[in-house]
Amino acid sequence: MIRSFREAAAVLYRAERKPVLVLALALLLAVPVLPAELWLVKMLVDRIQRWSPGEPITPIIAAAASFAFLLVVGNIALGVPIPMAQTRLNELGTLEGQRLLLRKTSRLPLAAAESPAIKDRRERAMQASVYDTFNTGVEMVQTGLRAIMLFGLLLAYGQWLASATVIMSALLLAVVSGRSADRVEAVGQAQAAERRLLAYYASLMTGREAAKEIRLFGLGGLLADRWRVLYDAQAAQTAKAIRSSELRSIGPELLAALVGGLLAAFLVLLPVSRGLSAGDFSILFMAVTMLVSLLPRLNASLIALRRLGRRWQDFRAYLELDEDGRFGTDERRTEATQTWGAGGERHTACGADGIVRSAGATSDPHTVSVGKELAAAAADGIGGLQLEVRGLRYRYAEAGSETIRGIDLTIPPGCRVALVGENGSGKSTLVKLLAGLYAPSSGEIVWRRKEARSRKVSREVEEQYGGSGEALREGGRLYDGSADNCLPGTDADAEDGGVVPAEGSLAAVFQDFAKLHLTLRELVALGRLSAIDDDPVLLAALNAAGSRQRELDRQIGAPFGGLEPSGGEWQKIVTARALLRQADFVFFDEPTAALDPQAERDAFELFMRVTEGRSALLVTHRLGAAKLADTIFVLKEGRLVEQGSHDELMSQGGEYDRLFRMQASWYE
Ligand SMILES: Nc1ncnc2c1ncn2[C@@H]1O[C@H](COP(=O)(O)OP(=O)(O)OP(=O)(O)O)[C@@H](O)[C@H]1O
Repeated sequence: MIRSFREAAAVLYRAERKPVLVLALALLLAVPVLPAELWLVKMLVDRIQRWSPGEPITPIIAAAASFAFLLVVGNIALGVPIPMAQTRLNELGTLEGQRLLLRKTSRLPLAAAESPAIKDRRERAMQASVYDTFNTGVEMVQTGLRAIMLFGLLLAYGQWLASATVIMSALLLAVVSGRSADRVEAVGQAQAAERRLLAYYASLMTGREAAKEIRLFGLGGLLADRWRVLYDAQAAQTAKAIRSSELRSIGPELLAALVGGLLAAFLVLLPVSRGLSAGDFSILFMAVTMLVSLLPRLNASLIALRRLGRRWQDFRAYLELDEDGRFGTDERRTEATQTWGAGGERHTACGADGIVRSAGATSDPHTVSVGKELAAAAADGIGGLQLEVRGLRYRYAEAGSETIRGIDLTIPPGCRVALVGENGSGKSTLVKLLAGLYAPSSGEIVWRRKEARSRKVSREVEEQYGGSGEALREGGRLYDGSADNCLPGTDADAEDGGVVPAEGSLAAVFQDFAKLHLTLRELVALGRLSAIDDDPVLLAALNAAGSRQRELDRQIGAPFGGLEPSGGEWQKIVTARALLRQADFVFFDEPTAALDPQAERDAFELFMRVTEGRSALLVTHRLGAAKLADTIFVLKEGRLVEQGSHDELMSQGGEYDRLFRMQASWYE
C-alpha cells in the first residue's frame, strides 16, 4: 500500500513537480489548523462565559477575529490551491498512466502481446489510477494526523476511556469493511476477461473491420444482445458483492454511531462532575464528535488505498513484463536462443538434400544490443547477413502441439529463398521466428555478418528507382552480387567474420500488414525515419514498389477523411516501406496476395531485382514465382521436407512436385 502510494507519487512528480508539492503541502498544512481552531473556540467560549456587563469586550473580539482569520486561512489560503492541484494531477495521472501502458504494450514481445492472459493482465492494470492512488494516500495521511491530534486532545483531558472506546469501534469497522471491500475488488479483478469481451463486442459494432459482415449477415442485433447479457451479468455480480459488503458493515457502523452518541451524552455530565469550564466542554464535545465522523472517513481512505494498492500491483506487474522481443516472457522459452554472432566457420548452404550441415569451428555467438550495429553497418555498407537455424522448435502457448518441429537451415548472404507449403504448414510462424518476433521454444537462430563480394548497383535497379539510385544508396546497399553461393551443394564464403546485424538490418512485408492511417510520407518513412523529409528518396521507393501514389502529404485512410488505397495499393505502399529500409535481409510473407496478375508479375520481377545481392525469404503460394528463387524450401507440418532448385525438386517427385503439378493443372 505504501509502496503503491510512493510509486504513484513518483510518477506524478516526474511528470510535473509543482502540483504534487502544492497538494501535499496544502493538505498537510491544513492539519494544525484543526487543533488551533478548537483551541480558539475554547478561548472564545471561556471569555464569553467570564465576561460581565461593563467589562471591555476587546478580548472577546480578538478571539473571534483570530478564529475568523483561521477559518479564512483554512478555507481560502489552503482550500483554493487544493482543487486546482487535484484537477491538474488528475489530468497528469490519466495521461501518464495511459502513456506507460501504451508504451509498454508496444514493447512487449509479439507472442506476449498476442497472449489472452497478458491481455487480461493489461485489462486489470488499466483499472489502476495514478492520481487516485496518490490523492487517497495524501488524504489518508491528513485524516490520520488529524485523528491523532484529536486523540491527543482527549488524552490531555484524561479521557482514556473515551479514546479507547472510539478506537475499538473504529478498528472493528475497519476489519469488517476492509474484508468486504476486498471481496468486491476480487469480483472486479475476476471480471477482466469479460470486460475485454465487452470491449471487443463494442469495437466490432463500431469498428470498420467487421462492418461489412455485420450488415450483410445482420449480426448487429446478435452482438448487441450478447453485449447486453454480458453487461447485465457483470453488473449483477458487482451489485451482489456490494450488497453483501454493505450488509456486513451495518453492524459495525451502528456500533460506531452508538459509541459516538453515548460519548457525547457522557460528556454532557463532565462539566458537572469535573468542574470543567464551558470552553473545555466545547473543545471536548467537538473533539469527540469530530473523531466519530473522522474515523469512518479514515477507514474509507484506508480501504480505498488498499483497493488502489491492489490495482497498482497489477499495473506494476504489467509494466515489469519482460520487454525483450527475442526472448519473450514465456517460461518455456528459457532454453531458446536467438543470437547474433561473428562469422568464422565453413558451411554448406542451400543444399539440394535439405537440412544444413555445419562443419569447422564455430566461434561463440554473442548476443548484442539492437540499434548501434545498424548504424555501423549502414555507415560502412559492408557485408551481408547469413542466417543459420538449428533445431528450431516452436509451440504457441495455447496450442496442443508444436507448430515448428525441428528445423535446420542456412541462408547465406545474397541468397534468395522461397518458402512454400500448404496452408497451416507453419510458413508465417517460421518467418516471425526468423524475424525475431517470436522467441523459439528451443533451438537456435544465428545471424552472422559476412564479407560482401560485389557491391555495385545494377543499371536496372538504378533505372527502376527513377534515377535516384544515389539517394537510395545512402544508408543502404543495392548491388548486383551473384547468387552463386546459393547453388545447391556449393560452399559459401568462409572465414569472413564481421560486425553483427541489428534491428534495422531486417525488413519485412507481412501478409497481414497493419493499415496505418498516417500520411503517405509517414507510411513510407517508417522504413527509415531519417528519410522522412527526403522527398526524392520516398518517391523513389514508391516508384520501385510500383505504386503510383505521389502526394506524400496526403492522409491515407477513409476514417480520417483521407485517401483509401485498394488492397493492392496498400501492399505497394508497405513494400515501398520495406525497400526504403535497405535491409540486408528481407522477408516477404505472401506480399502479392492482393495484387492483380500484371501487378503480381511486376512485383515478383521487382522482388528479384531489388533483392539482388542480398538475402531474402519469400513466402508464396504461387509456385511459378517460387521458381525464380535461388533455392526453394518446402515446409510440411512444421518440418522442412525438401530443399533445392525448382528443377531439382521437380525431379525428386516429392511434395513440391505434387504441389506444383496441382497448381499447374489449373492452367492447362
Ligand atoms: N497465435 C496462434 N496461436 C495458436 N496457433 C496458431 C497461432 N497462429 C497460428 N497458429 C497455428 O499454427 C499453424 C501454422 O500457422 P501459420 O500461419 O504459420 O501457417 P502458414 O503456413 O503461414 O499458413 P497459410 O499458408 O495459411 O498462411 C496453424 O495450424 C495455425 O492454426
